[in-house]
Amino acid sequence: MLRLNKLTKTYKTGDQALKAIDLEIPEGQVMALIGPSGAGKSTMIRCINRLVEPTEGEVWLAGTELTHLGASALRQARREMGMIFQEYALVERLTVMENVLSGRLGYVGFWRSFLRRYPQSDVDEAFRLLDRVGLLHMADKRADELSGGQRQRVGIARALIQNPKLLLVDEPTASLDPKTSRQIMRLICELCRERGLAAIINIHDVALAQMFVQRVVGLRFGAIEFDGAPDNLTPDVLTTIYGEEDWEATIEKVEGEEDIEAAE
Ligand SMILES: Nc1ncnc2c1ncn2[C@@H]1O[C@H](COP(=O)(O)OP(=O)(O)OP(=O)(O)O)[C@@H](O)[C@H]1O
Repeated sequence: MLRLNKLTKTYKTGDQALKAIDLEIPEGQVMALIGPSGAGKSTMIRCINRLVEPTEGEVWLAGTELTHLGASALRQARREMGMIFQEYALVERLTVMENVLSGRLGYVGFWRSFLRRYPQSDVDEAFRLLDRVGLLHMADKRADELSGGQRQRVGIARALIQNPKLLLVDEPTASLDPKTSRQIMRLICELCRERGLAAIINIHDVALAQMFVQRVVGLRFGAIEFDGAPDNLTPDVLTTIYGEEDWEATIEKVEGEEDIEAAE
């Protein structure tokens, strides 16, 4: 579904953010990307949809190689990739509904969306998605009236209305409290399962990643240090990814969180 071949990014400053990354993600797989600050996680996510231009290497998405596409072909390819950001990136003065519908921009064209003339089928789908993410009753609220968790739900609905094959998720829980973080991660993972979507989730919270995903990839200095099931993230492995730390505490936290989940 997604394949990275020797994906490399060297910034103008000389920072080697990605060093010839090889990675394959099959259809429907949800993968968490972990690693210390500066490891290259955001760069990887942004090189996949070319918000950052890779220096070398290839990005294959469902049979199309993306790094050499011209502007119009790239716009079309980007429809296949839903993006969910940490900072929600909503248009503050627009309503929840309008923000969700803006996810159709790649399909309906700028003027039609500017004039807010979306096809009825898009409006129907937006209502369905708002219902699914638990925000139907807030469709007419302005984005700037929402809480962090609600804003993230709008971001999720907006990414899904694009009908993507792949979700690129950059630190979805970084500004949320622990309980809301769990709810948002659970929602993203459930929706991926329901829709057979693949996802890459850049996430700082290792315990949260372990709770919800099937596969974890650990980056360090722009290279893959670990690629496997969450259960195999032992303290030794975490030390190779992050350096020396007391990882027992992190792993215990996962067990503790599961107890909380069960009690909820
Ligand atoms: N626009 C840029 N110009 C120059 N160097 C950059 C730029 N963006 C990132 N870098 C460098 O590339 C490396 C990887 O950064 P990146 O933001 O991808 O890491 P990250 O793992 O996402 O970190 P964090 O978890 O802190 O967001 C770092 O050394 C960083 O300083």
